[in-house]
Amino acid sequence: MSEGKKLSGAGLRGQSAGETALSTVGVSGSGLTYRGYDVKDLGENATFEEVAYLILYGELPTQAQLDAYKTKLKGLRGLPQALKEVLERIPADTHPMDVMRTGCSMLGNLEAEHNFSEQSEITDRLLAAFPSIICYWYRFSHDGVRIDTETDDDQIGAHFLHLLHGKAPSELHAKVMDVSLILYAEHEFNASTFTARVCASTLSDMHSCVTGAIGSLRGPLHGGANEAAMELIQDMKDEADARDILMGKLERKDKIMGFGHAIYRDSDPRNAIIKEWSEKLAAANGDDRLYRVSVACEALMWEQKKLFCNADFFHASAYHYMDIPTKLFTPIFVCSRVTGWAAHVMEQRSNNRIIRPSADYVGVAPRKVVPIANR
Ligand SMILES: CC(=O)SCCNC(=O)CCNC(=O)[C@H](O)C(C)(C)COP(=O)(O)OP(=O)(O)OC[C@H]1O[C@@H](n2cnc3c(N)ncnc32)[C@H](O)[C@@H]1OP(=O)(O)O
Ligand SMILES: O=C([O-])CC(=O)C(=O)O
Repeated sequence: MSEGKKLSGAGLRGQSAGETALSTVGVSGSGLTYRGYDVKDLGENATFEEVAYLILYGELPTQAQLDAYKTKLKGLRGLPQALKEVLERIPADTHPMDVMRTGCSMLGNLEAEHNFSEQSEITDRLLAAFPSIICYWYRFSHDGVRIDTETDDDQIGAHFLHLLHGKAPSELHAKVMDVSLILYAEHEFNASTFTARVCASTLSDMHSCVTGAIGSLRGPLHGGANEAAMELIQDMKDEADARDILMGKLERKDKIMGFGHAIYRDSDPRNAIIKEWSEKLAAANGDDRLYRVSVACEALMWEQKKLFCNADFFHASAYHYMDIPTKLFTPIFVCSRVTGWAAHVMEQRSNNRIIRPSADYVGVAPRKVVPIANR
């Protein structure tokens, strides 16, 4: 790994805002580790449920622990009737991240965290329920069907695809979803996680912390970039067209979504992994246009700006090849990152001081109120 970027202070860049034992970004290994394990190693040798267990409970599970954890999560996929009724009232043209936010908040009304001793139970429930929440709303609002969210799929990724498409996914699609969830699970003090920690530092409840984090993840500078990347590449006809479109955008000084990173300097280790899976999906799909234009974008951005693809860019083509509607891309990120958010909330709670930085005042000098009649 190269050394971290030299960063100026805006956006709190380069300043340590606390300690964590959960992950390192841009420090060792390929550049991303979860509790000491390289994300590449985890992507090749573990499943998302094992990684979620690692992040939330501190160690990789034994086979018996994993079996029990998966059985538990499977048993938590059903949604309360009151939540289904709320989801049914949300219009089809709502952004799905708003559905996630409302779904999380509503679950907090129905199954509130009364005491921090319930934090792990609440987390496992959210982890199991998020795919059900988004797919129940999507299928009701778009297809008019009330789906049964309690599938027997062994893994969360396959369960999501099953609910979305009404049939069990192929082995390849189930595998790619699983790897994707591993890649998105945790990332130190990113904006949404920091939101969750700030909320936790007031001793607020888990649902509030996660609801706030969803709001932060929604923006195109953070999780929303995978959707924005899809919008960028979807109409590119071929490599030459990709270059022309991007050159035009660079000349207009547009931001190119899916490129650059606040911490990584010359690559995001998650990119190589999801890129490889996107290539495999393209081959299986028989139409590699989206993969090829994505590769052309990657080359041009490096050549012109020394900017590299972050985790989001090749996720766009990968998700598209699995027939996932673009507007559901960022909610999948939530289904994974809830593990990191919750682990950070627990870590914050275990050694808490309210997060309250100072500001440099740049407003007008002290002055007197002029009575309203004289203004
Ligand atoms: C999972 C995730 O959340 S990963 C991030 C997803 N977000 C995106 O893909 C959105 C596009 N990328 C960006 O907006 C930025 O790269 C961010 C938000 C990720 C990081 O922001 P910063 O830390 O401020 O970026 P950084 O300091 O590297 O910027 C350096 C310069 O490169 C430019 N730059 C950075 N990324 C891009 C980009 N994607 N397109 C065009 N220019 C860019 C910046 O505007 C800046 O130029 P300036 O000095 O003339 O203002
Ligand atoms: O770390 C960041 O700033 C954004 C990011 O890549 C993530 O949250 O996965």
